[in-house]
Formats: sequence, structure tokens, C-alpha cells
Amino acid sequence: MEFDYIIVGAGSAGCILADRLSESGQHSVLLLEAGGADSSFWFRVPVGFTKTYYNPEYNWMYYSEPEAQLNGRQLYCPRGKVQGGSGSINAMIYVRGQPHDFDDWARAGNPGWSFRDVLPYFRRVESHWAGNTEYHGADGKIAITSMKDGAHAICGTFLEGARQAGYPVTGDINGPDYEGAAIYDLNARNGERSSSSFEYLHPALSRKNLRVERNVTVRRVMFDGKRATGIEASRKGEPLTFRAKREVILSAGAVDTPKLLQLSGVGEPALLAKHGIAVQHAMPAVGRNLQDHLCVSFYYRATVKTLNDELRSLAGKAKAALRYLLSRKGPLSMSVNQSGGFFKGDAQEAEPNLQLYFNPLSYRIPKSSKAQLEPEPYSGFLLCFNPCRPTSRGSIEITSNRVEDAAAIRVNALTTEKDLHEAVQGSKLIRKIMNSKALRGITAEEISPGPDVQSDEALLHYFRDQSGSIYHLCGSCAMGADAATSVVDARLRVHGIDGLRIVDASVFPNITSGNLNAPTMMVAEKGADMILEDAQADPAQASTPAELVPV
Ligand SMILES: Cc1cc2nc3c(=O)[nH]c(=O)nc-3n(C[C@H](O)[C@H](O)[C@H](O)COP(=O)(O)OP(=O)(O)OC[C@H]3O[C@@H](n4cnc5c(N)ncnc54)[C@H](O)[C@@H]3O)c2cc1C
Repeated sequence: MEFDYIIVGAGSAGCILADRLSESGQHSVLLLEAGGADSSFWFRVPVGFTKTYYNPEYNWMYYSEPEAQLNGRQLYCPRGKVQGGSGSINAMIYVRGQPHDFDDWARAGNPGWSFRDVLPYFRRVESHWAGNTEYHGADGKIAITSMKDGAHAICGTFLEGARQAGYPVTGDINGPDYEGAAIYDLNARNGERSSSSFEYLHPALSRKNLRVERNVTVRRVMFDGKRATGIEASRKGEPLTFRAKREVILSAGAVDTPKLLQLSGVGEPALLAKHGIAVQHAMPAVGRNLQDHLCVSFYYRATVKTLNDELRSLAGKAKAALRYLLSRKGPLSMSVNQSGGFFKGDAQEAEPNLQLYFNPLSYRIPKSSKAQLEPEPYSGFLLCFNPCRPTSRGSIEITSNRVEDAAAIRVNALTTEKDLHEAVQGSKLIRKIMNSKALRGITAEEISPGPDVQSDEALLHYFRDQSGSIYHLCGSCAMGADAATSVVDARLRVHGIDGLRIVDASVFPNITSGNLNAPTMMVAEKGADMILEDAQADPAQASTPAELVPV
């Protein structure tokens, strides 16, 4: 079967592409997804992410290789395996990043990607609570809600504590004054997840020129010389082949997009040779430049009631569930990460270099596919941080020539002086804010790491032992001008290959300072524009209506 465009992966980016490319009715579009539909109620509920966190039905549940600088630990790397991708299983915090993140993308040889260039695409994504402003959009498909109205009272204590410690407080972390303590925004509509699947793809599903195939695993891209011509896939072992008239677009995410390229013979020749894969196009940068945010939590026992008290008992859980069902309000309508913000670990920093999360509860997610949020058995809360722009670089590498075998993920965490320094700097920032009068007033004790952990060495040891990924893998097929060090050009076309583009978090040249879903959706909106512009410039291959595929 032949389509104008084949999109691989119905994740945060893929769902937006499928909608935008099929919108005019002029192009036939096939969207392929290894996972199933996002029909369960739990995909709608913000706290539903606990149900999918360790659930292999909806989650690839990857682990990194042992990390030498993290005492040999393997980092858990959940990835969505369902329509909507990681955007269907994430914690829904909506943070665009800082303007200089994108200015650095442009500086890395990518014209058109500076903050001023990408701002219109962020605005296009959003229906923002602030309405239509220079910084925000009011007509986008993704609803952005502030948690200001419903955040737990001790989040206000956190804001006051940060102010007393000398830091700014901002009313809009996604606005021009992005520095300081803030209540976070959520991509939610009336208390329900506002994902790219629900908002872009679902309404487009009835289009005759869009076909969505779920439970189909793409195995490799097919080529005719240096042109991508289609893909090979399978469903329950049955082989499938689809041809692309215009383009194959990889949107399988920062782990699986480079893996698919390598399985297709596009990558480092020595790696391909090791796994018996013929070189289609030598490209050492595939799978390099992997980045992530590493976060560590400080746990506190409170002298006041926290969300632990509301959600610990069965009766408390039932009350919160009933409130949610009746009004779509209350703690179940919000993220666990209600406040935090961007901070400078040192006044000399040019930009905020640490992101904080203040959660009005302390909890664990039991390692089970039936897990729900389990608050600690005392009145507690936690404060965590991650460095915004780590400089360590990791890699994604295939481990065999079979798509069934997970790729090796190496984050190479803490392998630069800057990253080691910020691991300690962030810990001290937490202690400084916690030492404010406001926060001392609600704190009984620091449970972990605890008062004995004071020296730089001890704080670093705590980070090495306890930090984890906050699931922001990106950069593994970076955008850039040089084919020796990057994978796609500034129009997201794979260097040296026709008809092959990448549109997902793997194209980020550098990680953004905040959470990744917003910038990934921005990349998809901009990528869709570029694909459609290129189609207009080359109408020779346009579909005739007869070629549009019946669903
Ligand atoms: C648990 C968790 C919490 C998070 N919390 C937040 C948050 O609060 N805020 C935030 O901004 N970000 C958060 N993120 C990160 C954010 O959701 C991701 O960075 C973003 O969704 C990535 O989008 P993507 O399009 O690049 O990839 P994905 O959304 O992961 O999409 C890739 C898709 O490709 C499919 N696929 C992969 N391989 C194949 C194949 N061979 N064949 C067919 N299909 C394939 C996958 O099944 C998936 O559906 C979180 C992520 C996770 C996992």
C-alpha cells in the first residue's frame, strides 16, 4: 500500500503531524504505532500516570546500562507504548523551557529555531489560561491550566520560603519572567489530560485520507539508493510493507528513532557491522548526543497536614475520587508536581540553571502494573531539583539486528565538572530554601538525606545513590549543519538521504531547561509546516484524489 506520508510512532509529536499533514485532505497519511489505543479512563486522569508507570501493556519500561558515576545503578526510563506515546503516560507539567535554550539551537547551526522563531509555534499549540498575549496563544488545541487555584496550601508556603531566601516568585513560568518560584501549569482541560492524541488525533480519525494502524511494530526503513521509499513492519509476527510516495517521518522518540535508523543501516559503520547490518548510509552521529534531566528528592516530615493525610487512607482516596468524578476538581485533577520553578544556583549564573519541584506529598509508586500512588505513612512533602542543562552526553545503540531487542541506553551522567558541580549546588539550594522562616515553620525534620549529610562529598554521594531520570531523553538524532556531528538539517531532513525526516524529541541539539512535552509539540507543529511547505514547492508528486486511501 502506498501513502504520501508514513509517520512512525503516534507519540506527542506523531499525533500532531498526523493531524496537520492530513488536514487539507490533499495528502494521504499513514500513522503507525506499536502500542494500542488510549481508550482507558486512566489516560484521562492526571494521577493515572501511576497506573501506567510500571505497566508493560502501555510502557516500554526501558532501563539504562549501569551508570558508572551513579554507583553502577541502572536508571529507569519509562516510555509510552500507546497512542499518544509518552504524552499519554506523563505527569502533564507544561513548561516550555527558557528562551536561551532555543537561541542555542539556532547558534548550533539551525536557522529558524531561535526563541523568537519558535514562539509562534508554542502559541499555536496552546489554549493558555492567560489568553491571547505576546507570549501565549488562546486558540491552540492543547489546553493549558494553571494549578494556582487548586494547589495545596503548603505550596504557598514554598513560594513564601523561596521569597524569604532571596529568590523571585513568578506568576507565569512560561512567560517573560520565567525565573523564580512558581505554581506549575498543566496540560489539562477541565481536569482531564489534554494530550496531542486526545486533542489533535482523535478529532482527525474520521478523515478518509488518514489511516492509523495500531499494534504495528516498524522494523526498518526501506531505501532505493539514497531515497527512503517505505517501511517494513509487523503485526503479531505477520510481515507488512508500506510505501511512501513523498516521505517517511520517524517520530518514535529519542530511544527508538535512532534505533530504527541503525536497524535500517543508517549509523556508525562499526556498530552496524557488529550486528551484521549492511551500511545504507554511514552516519556516526545517529544515537550520539543523548541528554536527560537527572533529579534527586529531599524528603521532609511536616508539622502541618499535607496531601499524604488526605490520600493515605482508603476513605481519603475514595473522597478524592468522588470529588474528581463529580466535579473534575481536587488533588486527582492535578499533577503531584504542583510548584517549583527555575532558580540560579549562584547569583553569577547568566540564566537559571536549576529546576525545582515542591510536591505537597511524599510518595512511592509500587513496582506493579496495578500500582497507585502510595503516600508515605506520615504528614510529609518533598522537594527535588535537577540541573537544567547538563553537559554530559550519552548514546543509544542497538544490541542486535532485531527490533524486539531494546537498545542500550547510556546517559553517561555526571561525566563533566559542570554536572558534578551542579549536583552539589542544587542540594545546597534546597537546603537554603528549606532554611527560610516560612518553611522551617512547617517542617519537623529532613528525613532524607537527613542532617548528617552536610559536606559536598556527602551531598554528591547522595545524588549518585538516589538520583533518577525524570524521563526527558532527547538529542539522539540532533539537528545541525554538519553531517559528521548531527543527523538532521534545520528542516529536519536526514542528511544525505531523500524522503526521510525526523520529528520528535531526538532532534533537540541541546536539552531544554524544563520538561520536554511542550517543546516536542512545538517541534511537531513547526515540522508539519516545513513538510507542507516542501510539498507545495514540489507538487510533482502530489496525490490525485483517486489515490487517497479509504479507511
Ligand atoms: C513517566 C513520564 C513522565 C513525564 N512527565 C512529563 C511532564 O510532566 N511534563 C513534560 O513536559 N514531559 C514529561 N515527560 C516527557 C515527555 O512526555 C516526552 O519527552 C515526550 O512525550 C516525547 O515525545 P516524542 O514524540 O518524542 O516521543 P513519544 O511520545 O515517546 O512517542 C514515540 C511513539 O513511538 C512509538 N514507537 C516506538 N518504536 C516504535 C516502532 N518500532 N514501531 C512503531 N511505533 C513505535 C511509541 O510506542 C510511542 O508511541 C514524561 C515522560 C514520561 C515517560
